[in-house]
Amino acid sequence: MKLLKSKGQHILVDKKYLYKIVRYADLSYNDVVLEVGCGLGNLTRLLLRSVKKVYGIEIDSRFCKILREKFADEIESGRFVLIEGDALKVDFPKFDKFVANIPYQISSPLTFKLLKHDFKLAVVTYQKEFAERLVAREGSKKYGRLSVVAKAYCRAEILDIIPPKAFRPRPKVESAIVRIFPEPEVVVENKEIFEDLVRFAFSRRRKKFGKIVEEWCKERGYKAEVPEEYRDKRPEEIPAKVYAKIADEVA
Ligand SMILES: C[S@@+](CC[C@H](N)C(=O)[O-])C[C@H]1O[C@@H](n2cnc3c(N)ncnc32)[C@H](O)[C@@H]1O
Repeated sequence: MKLLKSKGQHILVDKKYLYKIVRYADLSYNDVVLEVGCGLGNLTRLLLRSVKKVYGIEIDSRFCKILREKFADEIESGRFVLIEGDALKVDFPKFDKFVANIPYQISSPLTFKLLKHDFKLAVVTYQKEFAERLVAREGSKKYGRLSVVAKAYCRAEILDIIPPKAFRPRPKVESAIVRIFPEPEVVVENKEIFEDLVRFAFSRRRKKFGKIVEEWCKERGYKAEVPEEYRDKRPEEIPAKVYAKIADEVA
């Protein structure tokens, strides 16, 4: 079968990492797991050994056919429910834990879709670069819009790096296993205004934060004060809690 790069079809074949992903998810039998991108079912099989129910979403009908054959008994008993479709378009079922080795090209929209759901824990394999941006803190080279916005929804940590040789075919990049807790690091009253400010600031990276907020307020008809210590800093030096405070001030 020809695997499609455009659909991120890199199969994780090194069992060591599959076991790690499952271990990090701290599964108990009563958990209901959602897996996006089941592929050939390597991770699905381990999940089905650990929990009472797994929902899988897979876009490729060729994989779906194989999955239906491989897991015929689990489908029959209702322990595995396969949803054929695009994870960005189909409604997510109710689940406790999200465990997936996702297609990297949909990392951002899929993560924000996930974060709008109610769940206990997620263990997700991302491209390492994306994972580093997701968990980055102010002052770090990787800190940007994604890092700030994510902190209004969750706490995330990188647990392991997976080398390209663990996959077939090998991707060009390293991957990272990330654990996500749905506990916001910063509390934001109005996420829409917060995200607008963050977007506005990071599209003016070379300007000072004081000027950026002044411009933003002028364009939107808001009033806000930037604390003195942050006025001369650049967007990538501003902690998420400062973005949150300014957004809440105008909300
Ligand atoms: C990185 S592979 C992971 C395969 C397998 N779970 C593993 O651990 O090796 C990503 C999988 O996501 C599927 N996929 C790609 N885009 C998708 C989408 N929008 N919705 C659902 N599945 C998608 C691909 O067909 C592929 O099976």
